[in-house]
Amino acid sequence: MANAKRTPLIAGNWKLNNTHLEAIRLVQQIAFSLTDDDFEAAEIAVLPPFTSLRSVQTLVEGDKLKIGYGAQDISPHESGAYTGEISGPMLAKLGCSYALAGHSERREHHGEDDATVNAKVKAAFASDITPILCLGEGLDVRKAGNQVAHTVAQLDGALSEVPEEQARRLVVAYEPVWAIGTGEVATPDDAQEVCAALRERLGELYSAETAQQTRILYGGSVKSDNIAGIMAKSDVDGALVGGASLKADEFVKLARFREQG
Ligand SMILES: O=C(CO)COP(=O)(O)O
Repeated sequence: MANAKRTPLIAGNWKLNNTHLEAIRLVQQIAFSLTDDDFEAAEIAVLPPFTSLRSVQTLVEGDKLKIGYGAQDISPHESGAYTGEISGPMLAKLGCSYALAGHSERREHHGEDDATVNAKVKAAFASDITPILCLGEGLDVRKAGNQVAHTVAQLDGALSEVPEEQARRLVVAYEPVWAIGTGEVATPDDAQEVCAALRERLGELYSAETAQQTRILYGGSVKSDNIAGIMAKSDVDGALVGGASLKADEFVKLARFREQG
């Protein structure tokens, strides 16, 4: 079982889905279905598109919902002539607890390299937002057996010059690219291998204490019928869920991973 000292985090990355009206409905369905016990057992969060964040904030604050929320991206810049960007201070004002940094779809479609991801991680910390740092290898790297070296190098790049007092609040998400949206989930052992290696590296970069308290999530085709096996692994502390987070019933089942499997 995942380490009892680390509160599991189940986060739904909605990607490019849902208008703000649809977001209101989905967040209400999820939050009203979950019980206080569910929220004690795990932290549960949604990551809607930017356009829904204000609506989600209003719901969460107005109805005192226990669901967390955050953004799918964050600008490395604080303000200025950066058309289309959304900054850390803007997200902080919207009450965001989290921002994804370095999702593989951003790396692939928007040319984000480790230096950009590093700047985004720093921007999140500067605004007191917890970055969920996404890492993971493509199919060619996996076939060559280089998944550990690849993801550890991504971790090193993303955390360059990030001090330990900030790194202590980091969340890491191991998302093998070949498992994202493909229905091809990594085996629990595959997930454990890389998550354990990432934790070991955090210990080398910082300290054993920081490594032990950092939450490392798995993402890639997580569903209610495969989450229990993945969560049973000692270095997996939660899930970053794409497609299965868009249906309230399924996401609620995922949040209750202890009852699945
Ligand atoms: O990219 C993901 C979450 O960030 C995973 O997406 P899927 O769960 O749809 O495979």
